Amino acid sequence: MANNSLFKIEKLSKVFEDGTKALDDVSLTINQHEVTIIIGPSGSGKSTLLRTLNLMEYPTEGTIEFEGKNILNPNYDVYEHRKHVGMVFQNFNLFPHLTILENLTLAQVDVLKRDKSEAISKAMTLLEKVGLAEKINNYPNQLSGGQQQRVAILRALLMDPTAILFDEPTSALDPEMIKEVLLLMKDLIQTGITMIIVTHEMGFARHFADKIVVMDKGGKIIEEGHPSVIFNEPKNEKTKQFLSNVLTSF
Ligand SMILES: Nc1ncnc2c1ncn2[C@@H]1O[C@H](COP(=O)(O)OP(=O)(O)OP(=O)(O)O)[C@@H](O)[C@H]1O
Repeated sequence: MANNSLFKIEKLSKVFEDGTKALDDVSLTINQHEVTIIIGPSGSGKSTLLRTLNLMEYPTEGTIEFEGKNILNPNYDVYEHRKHVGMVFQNFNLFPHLTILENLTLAQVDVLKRDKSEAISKAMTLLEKVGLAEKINNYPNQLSGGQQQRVAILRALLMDPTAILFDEPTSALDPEMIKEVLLLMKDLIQTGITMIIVTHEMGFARHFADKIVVMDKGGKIIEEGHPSVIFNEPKNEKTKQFLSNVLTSF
């Protein structure tokens, strides 16, 4: 495809009010229908970069285009943008006072203006697929972390987004829960939705990424490329060090 870029990020920097530089001159193209996985040591700016893509953070310098539009323009509709770019958080962020079904229908009805019956039917179809249909009247704290995260992923998916951002979606989970969430994410890949994922799950990154982006301290991208290159023949010394640390840490 000639031009299949979804996000075009150029020369992005972010300095927080306390002077911390979280992003330093980051340029990156994120292609449609691809899985882009951002890896790197703690504090290297991975979450900050992800959060700029749905405008939860604003960079101090640089440009971000989404579908060719400048999303940093003060007139750009952030609310509309977030309909197209969903987010899955480390701590699930389900509404604790709403049932699972209500969590899955609220935004469909309020934001997308779907009929309630259609919203319920779409939610039920997905819940059945992931084996959680019997939980519809439960509250989030009555589900395991892995179940909550799967519901959170379905909630993002039910908005029919163009892209979903995942911010360390398995980091808060016990090991046996991680697999069920990764399996659902693997299923999503088959749908062709654009996914941008910050994760420490190197096995998942190696197998399912179309592109790996490696960040390092100071908020710089030090290397990017196909996992076969990044994992087998990384060029940057710091990428080598990072991978040897994480791959031999257990
Ligand atoms: N709101 C904030 N105010 C000040 N500094 C911040 C803020 N948010 C993040 N930082 C700092 O910015 C840097 C990048 O943080 P970020 O969370 O993006 O890194 P990360 O690579 O996602 O880390 P981790 O893997 O530990 O989640 C860190 O030094 C962090 O302490």
